[in-house]
Amino acid sequence: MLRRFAMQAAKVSDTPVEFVTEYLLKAKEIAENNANVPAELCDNLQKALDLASGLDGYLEQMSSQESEPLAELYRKSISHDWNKVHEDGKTFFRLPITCITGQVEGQVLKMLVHMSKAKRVLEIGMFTGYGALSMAEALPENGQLIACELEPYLKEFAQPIFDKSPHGKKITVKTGPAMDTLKELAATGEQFDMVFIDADKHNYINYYKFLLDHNLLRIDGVICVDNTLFKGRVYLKDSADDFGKALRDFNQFVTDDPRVEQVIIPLRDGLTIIRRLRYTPQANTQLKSTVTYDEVFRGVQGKQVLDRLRLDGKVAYVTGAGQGIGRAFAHALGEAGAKVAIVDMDEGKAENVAHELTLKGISSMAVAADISQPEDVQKMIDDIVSKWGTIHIACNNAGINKNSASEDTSLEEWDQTFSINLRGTFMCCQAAGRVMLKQGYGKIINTASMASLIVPHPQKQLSYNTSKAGVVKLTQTLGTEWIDRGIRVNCISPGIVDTPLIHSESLEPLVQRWLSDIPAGRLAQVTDLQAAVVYLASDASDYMTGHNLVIEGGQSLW
Ligand SMILES: C[S@@+](CC[C@H](N)C(=O)[O-])C[C@H]1O[C@@H](n2cnc3c(N)ncnc32)[C@H](O)[C@@H]1O
Repeated sequence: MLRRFAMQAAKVSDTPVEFVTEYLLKAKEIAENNANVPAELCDNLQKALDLASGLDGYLEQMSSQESEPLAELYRKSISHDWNKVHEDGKTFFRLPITCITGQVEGQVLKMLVHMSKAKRVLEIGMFTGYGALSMAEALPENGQLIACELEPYLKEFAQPIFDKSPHGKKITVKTGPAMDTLKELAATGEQFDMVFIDADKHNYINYYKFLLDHNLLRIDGVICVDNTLFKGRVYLKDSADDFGKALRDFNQFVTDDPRVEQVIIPLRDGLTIIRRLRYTPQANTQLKSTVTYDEVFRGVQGKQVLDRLRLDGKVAYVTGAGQGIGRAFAHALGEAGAKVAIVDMDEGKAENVAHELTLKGISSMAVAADISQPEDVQKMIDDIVSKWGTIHIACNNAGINKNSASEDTSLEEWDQTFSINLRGTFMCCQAAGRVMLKQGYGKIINTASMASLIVPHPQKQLSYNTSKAGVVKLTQTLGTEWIDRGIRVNCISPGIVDTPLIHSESLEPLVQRWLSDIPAGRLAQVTDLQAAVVYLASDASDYMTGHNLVIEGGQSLW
C-alpha cells in the first residue's frame, strides 16, 4: 500500500516495514507511559521508529515520478468504490485497493524492462493496470505486453486510460483464469522476455512451473514476483497464515530450482527477481547423455549468434562518414559497440555525425581527411591510433561518381575518380593494414558497387564502374594475401541508394527506369546496408574474406 493512499485511508499495515513501524509505535507508547522505563530506551525506540517510518516516503520522493496517464490511473483506482462494484455483482471478488502496484514498484518494473531490453512482457494479475502501463512505457514501439486478468470489469476499467497513453496500444488484456491464458499462449509457441506474477498467491508456484516447463520464458529472461515476503510471514516461524505458507513454499521451490537464479528485494512486500539460466551439463545432469554440448549448442566462446555480432571494445573508422552510406555505417558500428572515428573531407559534417553518435552514448571522434592525399590518410590513421591505441575495423567508404559518355570522358574525370575511389581506398587499406598486421587482427570493409558486376544504365559512368571493379579486385587480392595474418578484407556492393540527390527533377525519369530493373521494386535505403557492415566487422564473419557482398534488391540478377 502506498503512502499517498495510506494518508487517505485508515492505515493497515501490509509490508514488513509497516509492521515494524506499527510495533515500534506501540512499544514507544508503552515505554512512554511507564515511569520505570529509562529515557535512553524511549530515545532508541524513537530512532528506530524514525528509520522505519521514513523509508517508504523517501523511496517515493527519490524515485522518478509517474507519467500523467499513470497518475490518472492511480487516482481513479483509489477513489473507485470497489466494495459497491462487488456488491452490484460486477466483480467475482471484493478487490482490495491495496492490490495496486504503486509508483516505486512501477518504476522498478519499468527499469527492469529497460535493463533487460524486453520486447515481450507477460503480466499475471493486472488489477487496474498500473504495473502493466508502467512496463509498457519502457517497451520499444513494437513491444507487446499481455496482461492476464480474471475480472472482465477490470479490463473495461483500464482500457480507456490505456487508450489515453501513447503506450497503451502495446497492452493486450486477456480476461479469465490466468492458467487458461498461459495454456493458450504455450499452445501457440509464445515466449516472453519478462513476466510479472502478481495474482492469486496459491497459484504462484503453478504459474512459475508452467512458465518454465513450457518454455514461455526465454533463456536469460526474467520473472518478477510480487509479495514474496508476504508481511514477513514467510520467515516468521510462528505464522500459520495460508498465503504466507504458499509464498514460503514458493520461495523454497525457486531456491531449489537449478534452472534459475534469484534474489528477493525487500522492497515493499518483497519483490523476487528470477532469471532463467542457460543450460549447462553440470546443472542438468539428467540430460547429459542426449545433448551434444558443443560450440553450436553453447555458442562460440559461450557467445550466441547475436552476441557474436557485437563490436564492444573495438576501434573503427569510416571514411565518407559525413553523410549517406558512411553515416549509416558509422551509426551501425557504434550501435554494435565500437568506438567510431568519423572521417570526411568536410570537417563540419564529420563533427555533426560525431556529435550524433555522442548523443547516442557512442565514443566517437571527427577526423578531417581527403583520402586522395597520402599525408591525410597517414594523419587520419595516426590520429586514431594516438587517441584510441589501435584500429580494428577500417571502413573505406569514401567515393565519387561522375557521369559522362565514354567518348567524352576527360582524363581529369578519370584520374579524379580513380584517385579517390581506387587509389584512395588502396592507401587507406595499406595504412590501416600496417597497424592491423602488427596486432595480427583486423577487419577491412571497402565500399564497392553493384556497378562492379553489371553496367548500370541508362546513365553513363565508365570511370566509376571501372574504379569500383578495381575495388573488388583490390579487396580479393588483399583478402587472400593478409588472411593468414589475421586480417579479413571484404567489400559491400550497394545497388542504387535513395539519396536526396536522386529526387531532383533531372534524375526523376532515371529513377522510374531503375525501378523497373529492380526485383525488390524500390531503391536501397542506407539502413538496408547497416547489418552487413556490422556482420563483416564482427567475429561472426571470420571465415569470410575477399568477398563482394552485393545488396541491390536483386537488380544484378535481371
Ligand atoms: C495484486 S492485484 C494485481 C496488481 C497489478 N499487478 C497492478 O499493477 O496494480 C491481483 C490481481 O490478480 C487478479 N487475479 C486473481 N486471481 C486470478 C487468476 N486466477 N487469473 C487471473 N487474474 C487473477 C485479481 O483479479 C487482481 O486484479
